[in-house]
Amino acid sequence: MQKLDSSILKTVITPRPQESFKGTFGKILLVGGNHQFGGAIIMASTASVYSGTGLVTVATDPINSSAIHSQLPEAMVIDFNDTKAVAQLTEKVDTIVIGPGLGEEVESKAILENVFQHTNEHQVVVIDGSAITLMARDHIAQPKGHIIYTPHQMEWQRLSGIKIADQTETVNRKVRDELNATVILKKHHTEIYTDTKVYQLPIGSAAQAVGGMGDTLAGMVGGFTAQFRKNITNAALAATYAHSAIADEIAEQQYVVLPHQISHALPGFMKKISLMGQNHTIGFHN
Ligand SMILES: NC(=O)C1=CN([C@@H]2O[C@H](COP(=O)(O)OP(=O)(O)OC[C@H]3O[C@@H](n4cnc5c(N)ncnc54)[C@H](O)[C@@H]3O)[C@@H](O)[C@H]2O)[C@@H](O)CC1
Ligand SMILES: Nc1ncnc2c1ncn2[C@@H]1O[C@H](COP(=O)(O)OP(=O)(O)O)[C@@H](O)[C@H]1O
Ligand SMILES: [Mg+2]
Repeated sequence: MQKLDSSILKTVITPRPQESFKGTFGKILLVGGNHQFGGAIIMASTASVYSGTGLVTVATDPINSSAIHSQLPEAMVIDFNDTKAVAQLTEKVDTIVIGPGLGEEVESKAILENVFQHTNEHQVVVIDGSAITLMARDHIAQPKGHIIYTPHQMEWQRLSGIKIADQTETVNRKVRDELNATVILKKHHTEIYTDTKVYQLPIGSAAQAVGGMGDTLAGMVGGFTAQFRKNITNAALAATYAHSAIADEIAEQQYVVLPHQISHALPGFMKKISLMGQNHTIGFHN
């Protein structure tokens, strides 16, 4: 297992081309947020908008619409039960993030199946939270696309069948190979299983043990893969590194880090990194 280091950031986060418009920076659809877990999809969408995704749409329970509009006017909103609208949009975007706060109800499963039926091999599909649990529980087949799973250890146990105590590099890798997907196995010192390598995240802390922290990571992985499409694996690695690097900076002054604070710090952090790649002298540790 290789340690992931900060050099991944400047490999991925480079200055934006001036000859560009919002379409240059990707389109994303985030699916989740039932009547109970609206906060999860708000946190994921916030991470995606603040990552710099060109166009962000949220498919969610309509009960969350006004909260999303008031918190995040940059995002568009559709009803996740509108099968046709969700199917049409799924086909059009670069990246789909599904699962934060989706829930495990009958309607959650129908929404998941509708989305999975309409993805294609050119898209990135980030599968998180309830979507992983539903796939495992109901034996739902993996959709088409470049698949990135973002399970915590219990979600990985459900999906892979490997008990948490037995989740070693060798067995995790074997299941990753069967899935042919990227797996971001979240824990203290998260592990990332790609098609060729296994990385360990050497940063991050218990200040991040707060509900919504993973929803935020899913939104960032979505935002980075929609925007930095040259190398999808590197984009996912950079998102994972940036998530904890920002958290570590905040944790120097705070006992706990709130997930939305990571999102709000993202534009400033990304600016700093993009200047670094141009040999400017700035202070950044790690
Ligand atoms: N504000 C919100 O709306 C929030 C919504 N959430 C959503 O709630 C749904 C359920 O997700 P949960 O993860 O809460 O529940 P889960 O039931 O999927 O997982 C929690 C269980 O896993 C166990 N576990 C073992 N190792 C773990 C690890 N390393 N990290 C986390 N749990 C571990 C816990 O002890 C617990 O029994 C998801 O859709 C999620 O996105 C959560 O993100 C919390 C915040
Ligand atoms: N003790 C810890 N040290 C480092 N990172 C942690 C710690 N606890 C949680 N995290 C990080 O917080 C996130 C938690 O994800 P998840 O359990 O899916 O949260 P949620 O579903 O509530 O959003 C992961 O990125 C995980 O690595
Ligand atoms: Mg989660």
